[in-house]
Amino acid sequence: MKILTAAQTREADAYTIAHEPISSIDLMERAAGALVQWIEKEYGPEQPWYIFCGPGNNGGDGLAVARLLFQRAYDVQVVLVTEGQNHSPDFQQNLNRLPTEIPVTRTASPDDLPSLLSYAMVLDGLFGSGLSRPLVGLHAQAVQHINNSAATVIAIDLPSGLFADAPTPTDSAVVEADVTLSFERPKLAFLLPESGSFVGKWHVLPIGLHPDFLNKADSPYSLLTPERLKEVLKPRLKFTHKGTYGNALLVGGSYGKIGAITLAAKAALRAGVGLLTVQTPMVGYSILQVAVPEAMALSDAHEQHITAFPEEVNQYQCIGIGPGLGQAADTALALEKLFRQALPPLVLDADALNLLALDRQLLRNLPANSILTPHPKEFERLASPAKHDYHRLQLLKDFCQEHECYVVLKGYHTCIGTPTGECYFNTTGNPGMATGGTGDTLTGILAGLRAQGFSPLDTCLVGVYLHGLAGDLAAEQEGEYALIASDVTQYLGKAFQQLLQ
Ligand SMILES: NC(=O)C1=CN([C@@H]2O[C@H](COP(=O)(O)OP(=O)(O)OC[C@H]3O[C@@H](n4cnc5c(N)ncnc54)[C@H](O)[C@@H]3O)[C@@H](O)[C@H]2O)[C@@H](O)CC1
Ligand SMILES: [K+]
Repeated sequence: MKILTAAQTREADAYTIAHEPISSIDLMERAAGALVQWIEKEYGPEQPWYIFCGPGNNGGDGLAVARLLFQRAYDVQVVLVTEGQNHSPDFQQNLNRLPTEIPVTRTASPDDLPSLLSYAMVLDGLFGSGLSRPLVGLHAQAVQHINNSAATVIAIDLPSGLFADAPTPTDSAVVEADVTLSFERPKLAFLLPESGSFVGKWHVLPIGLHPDFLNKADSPYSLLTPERLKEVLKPRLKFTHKGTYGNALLVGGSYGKIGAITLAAKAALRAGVGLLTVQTPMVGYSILQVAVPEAMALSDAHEQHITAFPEEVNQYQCIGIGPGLGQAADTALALEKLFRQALPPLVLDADALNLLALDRQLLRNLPANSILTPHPKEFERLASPAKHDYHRLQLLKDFCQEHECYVVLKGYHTCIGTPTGECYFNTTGNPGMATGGTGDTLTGILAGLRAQGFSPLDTCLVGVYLHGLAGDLAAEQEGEYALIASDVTQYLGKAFQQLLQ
């Protein structure tokens, strides 16, 4: 699902109005209808609803919702914060249509703002995708008033004051929403940590924008949906054997960090790889044989860290390197030697990335189509420090293009960058997964899938989605606090089943 900019959303609205028998005011009515349908499903008419409206079409949506909720016997009041501003035509029409029984507060100063009880509901229709500058003055005071209350806040389209697809200036007041109901597509701002925290839980409400425009819209950003993955992940076929599903090699672990490579190994197996070999330093050999009997173990000559890769690397369909690897000088040399050979596909994580960051020549020799799985700090060591989230996205696109690689930038909405400059945002996963070891399981899953012959892009899309989904299924049982990386691996089977259904 493509993510559109605010400008593209406006074009989509205009295109729909031009190509369908629907007027702008009727499209607004459709949007309001979708909002009311969602509200009716979630909230009964018991609480008082305060509907804050700004001067544009976001406010127009708010007014239309006020009328529709009133018709359904909800207790609604409208708070207009439009002093001295021109109303958009559709706003004005909805203001004219507002039943006279609905109380309307026209805010001229902060003193006019109604007090909001803790059980009140606030619908934020101050500003939407038409926001063009920071919110200050009375608008900012209205936003602070909402934020200072304990009321439940539902934002229409996006929280007022938040820029949809550019950094929000720090001097702009922004509504802190509990829920955001976005039309047709989520905004890029929802998916990035600095802005996403204002959005609360977000839902996308389809309002029938023209599919031709949506399909043709040019955007580097997409949301990862299960529909796309169902085309890629197929049931296993009859008459296949372990040779059909690839042979993966995992290399990593060091004294005190054999657990990391063990977690990766278990996850690779649960991702369905046919055969798995794991190379650890000597200290890991017995541990691995006991902990993961399904894997074949290789021992490095060194007791505590990796100093060489196996000779015959081309017998493997993928090599995953990094979990628990450490950054010893001879490990770096081994990596450098490895990169001088023709290699099967690579998945690089953790200290393999840190070693790349320390040696720019090594990074320049990175084999094309490698998959890298950094968290933001590791990524910044590889690329350069980011000034803000949007800058980091640009760095991600540039890095993937320059090094012809796939980068899985880990986070709440993990973002997969491709050599052709696309970015795919994941929607599965939860804060319970923010603990040590879950990255190692992801490396194992990716190496396991890549060895089975999935393309690097499909490996990233399927692997990242399944990893998060397994975490979500695990959290349903264990809760987020108690969730550990092994739980993710344990629920991987259920995640596969859900995706294959
Ligand atoms: N037909 C359509 O175009 C549809 C639009 N929809 C709604 O319309 C919204 C977009 O409407 P608009 O484009 O009218 O934009 P907004 O309602 O977001 O606001 C635009 C107005 O606010 C003013 N403004 C912008 N930034 C300001 C600031 N910082 N301080 C004070 N005033 C500021 C502008 O001058 C303009 O008057 C969407 O977010 C959505 O809620 C929906 O009804 C779906 C259909
Ligand atoms: K809003």
